[in-house]
Amino acid sequence: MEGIPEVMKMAEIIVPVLTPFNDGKINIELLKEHTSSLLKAGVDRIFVNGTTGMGPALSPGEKETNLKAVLEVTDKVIFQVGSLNMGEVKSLAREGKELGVKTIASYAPYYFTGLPKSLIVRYFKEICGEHDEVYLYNYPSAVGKDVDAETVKEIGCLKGVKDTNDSINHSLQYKRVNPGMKVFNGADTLVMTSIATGLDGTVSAAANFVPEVLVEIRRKVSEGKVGEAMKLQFMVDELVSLAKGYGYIPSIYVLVKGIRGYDVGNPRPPLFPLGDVERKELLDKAIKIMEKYNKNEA
Ligand SMILES: O=C(O)C(=O)C[C@@H](O)[C@H](O)COP(=O)(O)O
Repeated sequence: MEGIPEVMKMAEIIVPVLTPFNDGKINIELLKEHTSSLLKAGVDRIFVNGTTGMGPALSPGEKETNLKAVLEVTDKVIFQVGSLNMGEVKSLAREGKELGVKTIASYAPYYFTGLPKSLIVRYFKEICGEHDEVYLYNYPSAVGKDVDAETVKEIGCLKGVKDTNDSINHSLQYKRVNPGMKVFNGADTLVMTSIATGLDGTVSAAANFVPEVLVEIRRKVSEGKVGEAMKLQFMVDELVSLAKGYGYIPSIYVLVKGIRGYDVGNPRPPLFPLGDVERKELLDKAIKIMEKYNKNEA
């Protein structure tokens, strides 16, 4: 196995890219501009139609629209295809293959509780039948079920997992039980820890608004400058905690415009955009947090 610094240097920063809407319709140009900006900032791959991208609220056509827009900018894409319609899931998986997408992903069937493990196993095996590189997007608190390391072993065909989990140990179990599998953690608060523990990287919504900071965390960790990496992580933690107070996904649109300086449209109801007063309040507080850390006052 490569030396620890090498493993950390290779850790990927993957962004679950937001979906820019104007008047309820996807603004393709804004999505392309945002994608391009994040790649320039050092993000390694774009996770399309994730949670932050409002994936569960998108039609199959809109999921395709997002994919095609991002493919105009880069092929470094993970195409999330999950939905509660197996036919649509398989059709999107085939579409991804036809468009040359290297990796697709899916969350488990959500909302329906009490599903036997055999049904979850079958769901992912059916997707694997349509594409040769399928990742699990494991998000127990949103999906209502945990597709754990042993279940992934039983599924047998998954090549990676994005585990949105506050427990880094939960993510590490995928590595223990399924050697060779790519494992990423999806919690914004575990960017540094994910890289430092030898996971394959992070999938962080915060990469939409502070991509350079996440790239810097990776650099500091790989150079052994843990204290400096920790400070940057704490700044991200405070920004994320602040944003969650206003509604995380709608706040991300405001933070991208306020911090990165370009428009990314709005979220689509029922994720209602922030009002003018909230937008100003959020941005004022976010700038103060960043200034505090940049002046080393933290
Ligand atoms: O948006 C996506 O697809 C992600 O990976 C990140 C996502 O798992 C989400 O930001 C996690 O938020 P919480 O930790 O559940 O607040």
